[in-house]
Amino acid sequence: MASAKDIKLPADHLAHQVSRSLGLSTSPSAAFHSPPSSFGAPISHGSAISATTKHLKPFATEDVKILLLENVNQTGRDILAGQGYQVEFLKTSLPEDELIEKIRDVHVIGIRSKTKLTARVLKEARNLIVIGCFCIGTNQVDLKYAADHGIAVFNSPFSNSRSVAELVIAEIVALARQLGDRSNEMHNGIWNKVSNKCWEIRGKTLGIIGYGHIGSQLSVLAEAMGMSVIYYDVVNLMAMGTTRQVSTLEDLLHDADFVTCHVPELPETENLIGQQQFEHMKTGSYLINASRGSVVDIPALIQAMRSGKIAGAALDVYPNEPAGNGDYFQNDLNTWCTDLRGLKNIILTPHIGGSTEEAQCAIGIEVSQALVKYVNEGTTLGAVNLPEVGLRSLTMDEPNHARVIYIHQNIPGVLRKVNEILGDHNVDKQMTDSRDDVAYLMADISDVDTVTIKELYERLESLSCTIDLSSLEKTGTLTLLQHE
Ligand SMILES: NC(=O)C1=CN([C@@H]2O[C@H](COP(=O)(O)OP(=O)(O)OC[C@H]3O[C@@H](n4cnc5c(N)ncnc54)[C@H](O)[C@@H]3O)[C@@H](O)[C@H]2O)C=CC1
Ligand SMILES: O=C(O)C(=O)COP(=O)(O)O
Repeated sequence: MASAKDIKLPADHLAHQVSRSLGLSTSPSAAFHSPPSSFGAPISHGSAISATTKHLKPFATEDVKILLLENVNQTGRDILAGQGYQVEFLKTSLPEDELIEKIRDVHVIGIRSKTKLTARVLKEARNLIVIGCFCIGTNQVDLKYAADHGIAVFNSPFSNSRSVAELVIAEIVALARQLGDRSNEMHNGIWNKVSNKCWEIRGKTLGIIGYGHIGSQLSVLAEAMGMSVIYYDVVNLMAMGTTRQVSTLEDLLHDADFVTCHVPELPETENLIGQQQFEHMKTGSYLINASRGSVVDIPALIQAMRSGKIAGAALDVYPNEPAGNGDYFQNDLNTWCTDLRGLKNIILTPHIGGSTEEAQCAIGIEVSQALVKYVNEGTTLGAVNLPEVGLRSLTMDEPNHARVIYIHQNIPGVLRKVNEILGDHNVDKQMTDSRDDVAYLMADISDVDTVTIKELYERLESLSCTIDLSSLEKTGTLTLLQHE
């Protein structure tokens, strides 16, 4: 589990420990007066009990180290700092080598869409127990590697959906009226009053690819403005209003005046819109992409716009994006940048679909609260890569309780072995669930003292389904949480 080698455990307290002793890591707390030295490199974090909330809080929360990248909103920073965690905040993402240096030390990392947490990076993250994606997309994280190593991942599934939908509405109108070009001309002192190929959007057909949170929200707004809406999705979904699902992408491309992409980054969505798809689109139609840069083949788009097939486009996302504000968007980033910038009626925005005060505020709160619940209580509700397990918080009315969290390979026989050990104690409540190869067990045990806890820990740690710390292979992860 997450070993915080340099964390000091207060000598005379019941500590909640995060221990990576089983080779993996995860979650917060194990209760011991002091960590036996044989526990590999356990980290303690924990504080006793919050008298105000009456909920258990790990003490020494100040031992928990959090790295927040990419300008995570103040609301999130405040919630995490309010817990007493050590929070380091950076406005930008980091180059991979710097990221690896920093991630070695932290128990929690908060990122947005830019930071790539690949297996290579996560392999170095020996103390990491949880990742917070302060955004919707989680494609930037190797979710499977994280799950296999007991690292939970949380995101904010819909806090910025409305912001993206509103931006797309603005872009539909702006493209139909060539607003970008007219505005640029005026900035250059040129008066160019034209109506040629400028349109109302009323009565036009909007084709939405990916009818999830954003796509469906967008359809409501578009219908309210008099558009007729069709959508294509790989699953059958309930149509909002009078929208209509079409059975193939080609059907959508044939019929739509405006095509907009709202799919996740997946192998199947890479270059979902390329040369062939542009050929299926109506002459004079428009393309919008505010999903991920991999979804549209940009050289093919440039070609389609130069040929007049596509009358305008709006792009918010790109295969390679600069690390921070002020960085250049030019050919050393993507070879076609100059060509793209030279086109007429193309709106280029710097990945701002979800960048509104409302969305960032809500995301900051939602994700940091999930992180706190996970770090302090082991609750995985809302996790995108682990089974969702949660028991109500332990309270001060339940002294001498311990919470056991055990993340293990989903193989036959593990539960029997774990319950043989737990069965010697009074198990108040227990919940377990699995997701693919990984299973997550949470149990609250009453009437335990610190000696029992230590013994429990050792017995669970020695189970064969747990993995040797040094091997860092697939593992079981154990956490115990207790209050006085
Ligand atoms: N530009 C920005 O700032 C933002 C971009 N995004 C991006 O937008 C994406 C979509 O967001 P949500 O609507 O919240 O996701 P969602 O998960 O609610 O919906 C995605 C939909 O796409 C469908 N889908 C998946 N593969 C498909 C395929 N091959 N063809 C057609 N449909 C397919 C899914 O079935 C689902 O209904 C996110 O994954 C993220 O990458 C999200 C927020 C902000
Ligand atoms: O929420 C998402 O998936 C987004 O693409 C927004 O990303 P951002 O938080 O602006 O880096």
